[in-house]
Amino acid sequence: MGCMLIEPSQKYKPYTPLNLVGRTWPTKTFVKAPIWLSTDLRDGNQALATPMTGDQKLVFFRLLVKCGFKEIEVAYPAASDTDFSFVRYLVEHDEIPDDVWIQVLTPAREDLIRRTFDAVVGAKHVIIHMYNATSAMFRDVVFKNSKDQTIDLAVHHTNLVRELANQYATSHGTTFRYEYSPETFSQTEVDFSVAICEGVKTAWGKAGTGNERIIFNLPATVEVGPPNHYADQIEYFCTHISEREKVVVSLHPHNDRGTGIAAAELAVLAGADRIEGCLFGNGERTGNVDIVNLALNLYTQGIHPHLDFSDIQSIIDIVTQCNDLPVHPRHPYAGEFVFTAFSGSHQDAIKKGFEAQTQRHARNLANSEAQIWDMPYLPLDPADLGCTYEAVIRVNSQSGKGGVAYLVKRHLNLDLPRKMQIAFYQVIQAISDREAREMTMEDITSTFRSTYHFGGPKYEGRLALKTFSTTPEPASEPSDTDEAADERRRFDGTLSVDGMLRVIRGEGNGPISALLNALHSHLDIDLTLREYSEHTIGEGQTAKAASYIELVATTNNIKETRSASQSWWGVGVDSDIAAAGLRAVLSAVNSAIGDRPLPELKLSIGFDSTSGQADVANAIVNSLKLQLPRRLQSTFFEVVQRATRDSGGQISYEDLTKLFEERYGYETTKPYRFELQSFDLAKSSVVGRRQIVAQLLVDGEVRGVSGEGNGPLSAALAALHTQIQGTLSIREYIEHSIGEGADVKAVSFVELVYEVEGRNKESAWGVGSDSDITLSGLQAVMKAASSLNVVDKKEQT
Ligand SMILES: CC(=O)SCCNC(=O)CCNC(=O)[C@H](O)C(C)(C)COP(=O)(O)OP(=O)(O)OC[C@H]1O[C@@H](n2cnc3c(N)ncnc32)[C@H](O)[C@@H]1OP(=O)(O)O
Ligand SMILES: CC(C)C(=O)C(=O)O
Repeated sequence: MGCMLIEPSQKYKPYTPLNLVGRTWPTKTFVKAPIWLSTDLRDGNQALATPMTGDQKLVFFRLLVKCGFKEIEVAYPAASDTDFSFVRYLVEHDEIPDDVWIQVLTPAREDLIRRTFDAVVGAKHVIIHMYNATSAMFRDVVFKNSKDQTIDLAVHHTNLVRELANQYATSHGTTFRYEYSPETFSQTEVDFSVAICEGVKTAWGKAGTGNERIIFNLPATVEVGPPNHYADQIEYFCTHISEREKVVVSLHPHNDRGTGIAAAELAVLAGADRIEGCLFGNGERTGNVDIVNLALNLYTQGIHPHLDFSDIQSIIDIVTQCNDLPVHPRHPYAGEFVFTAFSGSHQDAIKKGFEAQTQRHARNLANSEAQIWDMPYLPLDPADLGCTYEAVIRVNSQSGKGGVAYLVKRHLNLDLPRKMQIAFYQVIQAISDREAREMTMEDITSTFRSTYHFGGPKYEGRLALKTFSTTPEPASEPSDTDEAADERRRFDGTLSVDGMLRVIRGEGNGPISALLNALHSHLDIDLTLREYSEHTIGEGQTAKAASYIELVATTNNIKETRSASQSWWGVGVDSDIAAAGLRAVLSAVNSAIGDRPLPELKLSIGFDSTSGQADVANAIVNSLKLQLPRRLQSTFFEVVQRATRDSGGQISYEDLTKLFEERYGYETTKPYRFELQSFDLAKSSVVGRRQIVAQLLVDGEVRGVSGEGNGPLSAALAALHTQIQGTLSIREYIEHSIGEGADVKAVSFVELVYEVEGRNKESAWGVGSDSDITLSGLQAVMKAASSLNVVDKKEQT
């Protein structure tokens, strides 16, 4: 364990502030992007436990070019063969675009300077970067040099750089620029830094304007002072160096105090022209200044950085692979969590912010104004960096209703009313708290679906709407005023109740109250509507209605109904607005009834007063010996319920049998719309297929038809298709035999589905019987087709 001092001043000395009179940087603002130099392949690389391979450097170099860097420090060529060869590769394989300057670093040592020039032979644009440390500690301890000797070292080697640059320019046509770094600048007496740079500038002797400017790179090799001090040092240098117009003042901040970004920004205000740094702040110790961070700071001030980070994730991927270092989840602009709010009040503000911004932008667009991004907690639009809004809100136990509602809206297109937001949030919060985990998008949508029985058969509750109609029900009391009488509505529908089809009917002021009335009278569910709202989803032909309903237990007192503490919310979506409302009612009802047993159906067949679906099926077995397929049992039961209801709740066995025979055409003599007069079946020329040639009676008219299919029934459908619009297909086909010996006959049950453009799908059953099994099947097809609203082709013309 360490021991932090009670009196750290006994060990550490503070920086010495610069007495800079009339400093100007504090009142300046950013006006343009600086020149950027990426030193990822040099300072970043030299700080890695395992420096990059040549291949990795190449991938990284290409990325930097793609991002728009025009100055890239590619290597310390004298350091290693990998670095040297990499530079050669870039030159020899024409990897360096004409508008990009490669930069190479060398110490002030003759052998290493010569090796550095060897590395860049043949390159078009090269910045030779030479450095030597200048601070008192380095002068005294590392180099054991006086100030004059330190200047000499720099000047002497600058002379060599100039000579070699001239020589290589002549021999290879390379354009050279020169960068000199008084390493440890921020710890060096600032006058001495100016003096050494003056010496270097004179020795270089070629400083001009534009691309001929000499670059003085002033590093905070180790960040030991606050950013304002660095800014003072830079402003001092900028105002004291001679021929300022011939000098590019460059920054090279490190981040030891965690203020590298601030230091760079203040130093730019203090007059610097250029910044050296690395993507995501890689580099020695705590890293070089992060160029992505700096560039995007500028961008969010409305200044284009001239670097492109539009696909930030792919940049992160490449950089992390090459550096073998992660990007911290909280890293500005790039971390996994930086566009994410988990906490409720942040999410609420973001949700409201998005809504307000959408409206504001619509107004801006109409007025040809800029659509300024102005969002709570999000300084940058994630979309600009190629990020989606998926991660903007993530939900855990710290989240609130706003965040959950935002996600429901984004992913299910449902704009929940405020009170329903609260209700659903409590469901999510409870799960997240209990399970101590983040709720994924999948968790939230599936919890929503199961809570509200929303989203298809998988989530269906105990009660589900199958079919319905609402019809006007005139008020019973005739009105003696001139005003039109209030029109009441009748709901007539089929629900699936615990898996069985139940036919219910009710009346009310509108479809919703009529359904509530039906639920009360048939299923003993006594609920009252407390709140209703709706909105549309989408536009045009595909638009749908979303309805939200809050139900409470019915009381005799309206006040109590309004203030009831327990309520159930429901949601329904449908292209038909009435259906959306009815679905929403059932969604809420499903929550309200929970597991409570529902009253049995009061339907009397013969003398059995509470007959159900199985009793009806048994009755048909007994009377006609027919084993109905399961789905036909349920469809027929629906038919029976309607008939029974219309005859006061009772039906005799005899009537029940008749109802079946007529409904499905079983052994009746009644004429049908489609009848088979005669047919011939033959093998088709295609192996395994059958062909039918038949005389059909369609609406009493004889038509000769033919068709081909995999079997007799599909061939018959093909033949029918020659006469009708749309398509018929078989959903279910089942057969069994009745009787024994010579009396045996086949019974066929066929369910057909009919689809025609502009109409909802329809389906119907038909039952056929004959001693010939093929004919029995064909009859069943004709009877089912006759029960559908099939459109004759002739109707078209
Ligand atoms: C702040 C920075 O990031 S500076 C860049 C740092 N990057 C690197 O060092 C990576 C590449 N470096 C290397 O590969 C090696 O250090 C080399 C090839 C440059 C030199 O290696 P070596 O010859 O073995 O020397 P070594 O690494 O020990 O360097 C120290 C020597 O260089 C001298 N030296 C250090 N910096 C400089 C400089 N900028 N100019 C001249 N001499 C220097 C030291 O005084 C010391 O000299 P001495 O041997 O007479 O005491
Ligand atoms: C070589 C110099 C510029 C350097 O890397 C530093 O001082 O950090």
